[in-house]
Amino acid sequence: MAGATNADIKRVLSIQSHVVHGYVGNKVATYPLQLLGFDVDPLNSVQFSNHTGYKTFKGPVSNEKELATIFEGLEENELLPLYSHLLTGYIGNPLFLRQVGHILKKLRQANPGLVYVCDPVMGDNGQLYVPKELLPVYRDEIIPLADIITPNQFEVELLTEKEVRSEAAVWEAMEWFHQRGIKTVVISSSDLGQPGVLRAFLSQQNGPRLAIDIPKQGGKDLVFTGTGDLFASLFLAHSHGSKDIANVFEKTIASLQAVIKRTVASLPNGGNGPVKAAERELKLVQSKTEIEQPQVLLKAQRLN
Ligand SMILES: Nc1ncnc2c1ncn2[C@@H]1O[C@H](COP(=O)(O)OP(=O)(O)O)[C@@H](O)[C@H]1O
Ligand SMILES: Cc1ncc(COP(=O)(O)O)c(CN)c1O
Repeated sequence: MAGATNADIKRVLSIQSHVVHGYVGNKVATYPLQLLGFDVDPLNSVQFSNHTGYKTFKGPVSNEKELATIFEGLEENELLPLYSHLLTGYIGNPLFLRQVGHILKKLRQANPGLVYVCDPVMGDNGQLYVPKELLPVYRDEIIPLADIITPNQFEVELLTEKEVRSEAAVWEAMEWFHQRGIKTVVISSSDLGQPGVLRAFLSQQNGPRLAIDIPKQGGKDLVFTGTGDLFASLFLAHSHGSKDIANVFEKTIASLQAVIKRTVASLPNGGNGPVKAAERELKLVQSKTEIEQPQVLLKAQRLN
């Protein structure tokens, strides 16, 4: 099976959460990747009833032995050369995360061109939603193996152990990641104090520094869940085989904005006032056209 190049193959091993109800993790990543032409092999790190933000959530967290066993099955059937990408998101157990490092090494042996997209999902807005023991494993073992990472502002602060509250601090943090060998770093959203605006940043090692200003949709207290996971899957899909990283960034944000717009439009009072977690689930399936053909309205600014 050797000899296939990454231009020929489009198959993602996607290690993320599964929720029975709602759209995060593999539930939000699979459909867009498939619409954009990828075969997706979802490997579930947890199986929960639902994501955070509801009254409760229940379900099992997979352990490293279960992961090793499933991967052994793929390996023994000689399936590893079929993967062009590894995508990881929500992982709820530090030993499981460490096992992901072993898996990645085997995938790269089978396909040296494999691209690893790592979304180091740990928390948001100052709140951790995974055990704190994941942080050193991401920082010291997993992040240095990634080709593309898509942390949010809080995750950047955790990993670099520095506050990121200004644009200068953003670029310093980007350099921290580049020094660890990561070629492409995307901060999917940040709040640098400009009211009503989220700013997303992208930095490529020896390449462009880009930013996109995103007008915040919905009421001031409205938050969406799964948008970070959707971001990582769209970015993976658009970056495959593209040399125009600004366009990859723009298309990713364009589809996200369309999904969020449809979600906000479905809310009582346009999302001003109280909204239940089930009401703000992303209108993903309904946004097929905007995922397949993103209309770029927000352009990337080049900053170097
Ligand atoms: N309120 C919002 N208004 C507009 N876009 C949003 C909003 N929330 C999230 N997004 C979009 O979702 C992307 C991911 O952002 P976010 O959900 O903050 O990431 P994470 O889940 O990793 O914290 C952003 O790049 C942006 O395009
Ligand atoms: C099970 C699960 N998976 C993934 C996520 C990540 O969601 P987001 O894309 O908004 O970071 C969450 C949010 N806490 C979650 O609860």
